[in-house]
Amino acid sequence: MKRSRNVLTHSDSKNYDFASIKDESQQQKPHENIAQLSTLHSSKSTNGNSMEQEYQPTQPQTKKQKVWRQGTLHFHSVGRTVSSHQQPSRDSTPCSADSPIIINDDDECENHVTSSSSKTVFMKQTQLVETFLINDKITGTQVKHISNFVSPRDSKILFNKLLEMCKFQTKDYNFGGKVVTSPRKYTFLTKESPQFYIPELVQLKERVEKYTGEVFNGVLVNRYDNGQDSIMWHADKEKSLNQGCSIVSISLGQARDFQFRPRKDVAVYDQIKSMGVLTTKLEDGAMVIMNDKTQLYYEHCVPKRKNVHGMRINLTFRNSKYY
Ligand SMILES: O=C(O)CCC(=O)C(=O)O
Ligand SMILES: [Fe+2]
Repeated sequence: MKRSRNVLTHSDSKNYDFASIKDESQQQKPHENIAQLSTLHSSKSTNGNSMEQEYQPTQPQTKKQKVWRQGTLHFHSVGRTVSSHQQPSRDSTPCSADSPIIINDDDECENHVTSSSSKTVFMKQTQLVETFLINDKITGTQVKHISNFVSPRDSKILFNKLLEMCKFQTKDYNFGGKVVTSPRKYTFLTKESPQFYIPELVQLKERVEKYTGEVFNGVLVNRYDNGQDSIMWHADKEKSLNQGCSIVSISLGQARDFQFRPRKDVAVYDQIKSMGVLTTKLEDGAMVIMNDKTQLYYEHCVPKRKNVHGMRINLTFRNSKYY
């Protein structure tokens, strides 16, 4: 089987470390700004509801940003591309080094138009690169990663709006007879929640829906204040979720490791266990699409990390029977 660094199939070796690939987003360092802001927020209020230290995006919509976006293409040039003006294929084949996926997302064009006369000059295509994290033919599991789905500027704006407007809480649950408090804060937004209609969130949901061709009626917002916050190994297999739907994750702020491993309780475990633990890094603006099979055969987590200090907000778009 043909293998590339960005492709992981069930037969790939253990502890595949996606983060070891050159990370050009470090050059831009949007995370540092958010991380600093996040530290301020987290030390100031328990629910992060503060306007005083709101981050003001300073990055202009200049050529520089465009160059940086193009830089991500280089970073992912070992991936697979989807050609211009196409929705990504719903039945994508395994990616390979000679066929990277590049998606031109025209949605953002208008955001970068500075005046009507310069429209054609500034009209640009935002190129998104889609990479398989898991493409498992045995179970039909597909997990795709798209970097920079949300621009650094839009990420900061939404990050601040969510911090300001959401009421984050922890949850106590029973773990082996002991009451344990969730090591992160979260809120679940449905169409009954005013925050569901934050304009930037509505726009993001629409973009996610357009990209995936699916609809989502709820969004779980997880807030990880620093590297001590985490989510343990789990699969999102709630009965309330509509079957056949993907779960789409969007990362804002501090980059965090994200891990997958095959579930031990499935009949095909012996056939997929060689994957071991897959570790990838979810950067600011990244999207991960987990198809429906993912939750049936794999589990995932965000592990604690000692040297991580900034705040991350993660959105998972879901489709529930009850909303
Ligand atoms: O924070 C993340 O990236 C994952 C969140 C998650 O797995 C969940 O909310 O079920
Ligand atoms: Fe999850």
